[in-house]
Amino acid sequence: MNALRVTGGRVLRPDGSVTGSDVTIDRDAGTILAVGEETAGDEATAAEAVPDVDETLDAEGGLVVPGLVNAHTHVAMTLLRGYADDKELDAWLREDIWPAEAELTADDVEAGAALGALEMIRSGTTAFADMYFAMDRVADVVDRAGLRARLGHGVVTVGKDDADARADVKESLAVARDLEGAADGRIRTAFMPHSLTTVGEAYLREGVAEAREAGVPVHLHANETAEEVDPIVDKRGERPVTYAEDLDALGPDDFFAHGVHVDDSEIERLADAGTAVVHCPASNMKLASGMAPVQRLRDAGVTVALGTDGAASNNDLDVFDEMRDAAMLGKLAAGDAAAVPAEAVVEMATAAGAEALGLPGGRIEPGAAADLAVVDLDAPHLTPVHDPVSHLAYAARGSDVRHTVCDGRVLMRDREVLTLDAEAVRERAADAASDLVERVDSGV
Ligand SMILES: CSC[C@H]1O[C@@H](n2cnc3c(O)ncnc32)[C@H](O)[C@@H]1O
Ligand SMILES: [Zn+2]
Repeated sequence: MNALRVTGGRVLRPDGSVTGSDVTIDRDAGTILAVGEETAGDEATAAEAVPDVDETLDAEGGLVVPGLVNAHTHVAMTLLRGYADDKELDAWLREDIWPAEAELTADDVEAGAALGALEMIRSGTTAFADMYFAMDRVADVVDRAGLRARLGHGVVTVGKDDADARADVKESLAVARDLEGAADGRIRTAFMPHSLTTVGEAYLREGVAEAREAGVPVHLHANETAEEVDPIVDKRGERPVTYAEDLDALGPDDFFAHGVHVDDSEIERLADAGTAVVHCPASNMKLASGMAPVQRLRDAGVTVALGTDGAASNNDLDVFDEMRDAAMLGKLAAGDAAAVPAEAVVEMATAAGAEALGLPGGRIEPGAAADLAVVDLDAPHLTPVHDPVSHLAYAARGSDVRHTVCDGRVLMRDREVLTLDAEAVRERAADAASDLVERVDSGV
């Protein structure tokens, strides 16, 4: 057996408790063999389960946590970080982002995705969901970087003639079929219409029906702004979640980004259907979209995960920031300081994220996927440690991550990313971004 042991750290367990235990990993299987003396098999002790350890990771003074899950992003948008700020969603997309994206090449997407992957590994994220273009290139990056992902080509049909709109739907379904199970099974896919207002009804119906046949979930932006909800209500006499249900897009494997403007009946429908919501607090604040009712969603039994959204509306891919923002905004939205507490946001960023995406991970226990991060707890801003879970939610930053492991493979050791050449990735992305802006500007 090829074993890796994470030694000397404290471990965040699925019940929220913290124990001082080594974590032993079967690198071939990509799973956790033992946490302390607890094993998945019949062996009496971890020593019996793992006779020899081939590699160790020093977690002394650190907290071993499940790899974080960024459940909604557009990872290649790192190229547009800081390109257009301080606008609301519709104007931001139409005036700045979509014109820039029209000039994006597949090489650009690959460069931006590699930069995003680097940023995520450095901040302890091991799995993400991505909706964008040139997804074969994003998949190559996921494979090289060693991450896990649920990927989909984003469909927009507004402004397109029927042939182009149909081709876009077909592209999303083809990508979902072709990339399913890639990167040794670490890549799963979804049909990803952009939203209920940017994709026409006939295309949504056909695409969802084919997604069901192919057995892939549906992921879309939903109920993000009031301006997006109102036309659906005016035109159809029903709210977006009911429309999604009517389209057969409200299933137990489906997951919606945002869910800001949902009323009580929609919350109930989401809970009944088992459809997850990915809360993106930083993006919702920056675009002034509104405050999602996270406490009410969770109280109703909806699985709520966390996402950064793209780096152009955040402006980073650090899920630690998202935990803090979700807790703070959740309290403000509920008018209750006890709402969305620390343990809730940690669960949203880990187990709930993995559940929403239908990916392994999110728990440190024998038999679970070996996706984890070691967070240093000895920095000044993390001293003293009254409660490690409080620190994860409120005080830690992505830069506090010392090691990142996904599928039993060490992606970052002692803050050095092993699967990507950090400087080459950064330089290529910076060059791609400046060339892109030149092309956009010269076209105006
Ligand atoms: C069709 S690929 C995905 C598409 O979504 C755009 N996008 C980025 N952030 C948001 C957001 O918060 N709401 C809606 N759409 C968003 C992205 O720029 C791509 O065009
Ligand atoms: Zn988005």
